[in-house]
Amino acid sequence: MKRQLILEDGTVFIGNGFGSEINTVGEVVFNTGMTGYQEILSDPSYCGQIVTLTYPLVGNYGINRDDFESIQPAISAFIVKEVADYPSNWRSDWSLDEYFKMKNIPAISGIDTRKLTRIIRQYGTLKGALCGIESDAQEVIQTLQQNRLVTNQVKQVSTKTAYPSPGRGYRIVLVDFGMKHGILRELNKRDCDVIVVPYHTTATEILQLRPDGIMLSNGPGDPKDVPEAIEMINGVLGKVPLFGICLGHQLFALACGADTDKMKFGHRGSNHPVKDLSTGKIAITSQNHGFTVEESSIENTPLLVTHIALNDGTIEGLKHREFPAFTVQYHPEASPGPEDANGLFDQFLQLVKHEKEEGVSAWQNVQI
Ligand SMILES: NC(=O)CC[C@H](N)C(=O)O
Repeated sequence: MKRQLILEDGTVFIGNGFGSEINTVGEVVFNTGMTGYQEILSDPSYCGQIVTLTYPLVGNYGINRDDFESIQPAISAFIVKEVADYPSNWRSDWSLDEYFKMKNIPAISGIDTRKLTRIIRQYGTLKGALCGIESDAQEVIQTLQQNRLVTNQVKQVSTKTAYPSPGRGYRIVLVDFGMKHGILRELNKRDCDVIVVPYHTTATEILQLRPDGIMLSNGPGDPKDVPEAIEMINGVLGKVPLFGICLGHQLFALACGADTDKMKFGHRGSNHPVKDLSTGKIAITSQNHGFTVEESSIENTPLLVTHIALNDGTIEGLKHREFPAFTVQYHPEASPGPEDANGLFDQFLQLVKHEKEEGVSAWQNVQI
C-alpha cells in the first residue's frame, strides 16, 4: 500500500506502508547503526520521533523476545530503504511488519534513505508526517510548519509507580526518565538491589529509600522540560554517589548550573568515538541524543569535562569537582552497540563502595 512521508521543508517521498496504517507526525532523525534495529525501535528516548536507518536492508533477523529495551515502543514511526519480509534467525518471533502491526506503529519502506539523511544533515532534524496517499501534501506541510511537536515526552514513558528489582548487593535508586532495560540489566548483573522510581520522585522520597547510589537514566526530549528532576538532583548531590546516562547527564549538568542546547542533527548510531581525557583512551560508543551540554557554560560551574566526542568535539562526560557524581552522554549499557564503556557501571559501584566504607573523602582518590 502506497503511503507518503512528508517533511516540513516541503519534500515528499512516496513509499510502501507496512506495520500500522495510522497517520502520525514526529521529529525525523537518522541512526547509522548497521544492526540493532530492535533495540533502537524500543528505546524510549525515541518517543515522539520518526526514525530512519541509514543501513539499507532492515528486518533480516526479525524481532525476538529478548532484545527489547522497553515493553511498549515509543517511537512515532520507522523509515527504511528495504524491509525483509521473511526474517531468518532461530530467535525470531515476528517480522518487522507483524511487530509494528501488533504495536500499532506505522512504518514505510522504499524510501531513498540516503537522500533523506542528507536533507536532515543539511537542514537539521525536521518535523515530518507519515500518512496515506490521499492526504493533501500541501496541507500537511502547512500544518507541520505551523505547529510545534508535543513536548514532555518523559511523562509519557516514565514508570507511573516505583517498583523493586531486588538483589543482595548495593541499594541503587534508578530514576526512570524513559529507562532502557539495558541499564537495569547491567545493575541486576552486578547483584544490585535496585528500586526504579518515576521521574518526578523528590530528593526526600529518594533519600528515604536509603540508597547507596543513585542512577539517572536516559530519556526522550529536552532536558529543560523536566525541572522537577533538576530540583531532585540538587537535593541528593553530595549525599549519595550519582551516575547519569544521556538525559541523566544533561539534567545533572543543568542542576550544576551549566546549560544545554539542541544539536543540528544529533548523534545516533553505534560507532561514535569518545575520548577519555584523563587516560587518552578512545571508546567506540553507542549514542542517541539530540541535545548536548554547552561547552561555554561549564566554566563557572563545579563541573569538569571528562570525555569528548571525537567527531565534533562536543562534551560526552562530566564529573563534579567536589562531590561523588559523574555522568556520560553516551550509552555504556550499549544495546545496541559496542561494550567498550561497560566498565563505567563497575566504576560507579566501586565509587559506591568507597563512599560507603570511607565517606566523602574517598571520592577524591577514585579515578573516573
Ligand atoms: N538517549 C537519551 O537519553 C537522549 C537524551 C535527550 N532526549 C536528547 O535527545 O539529547
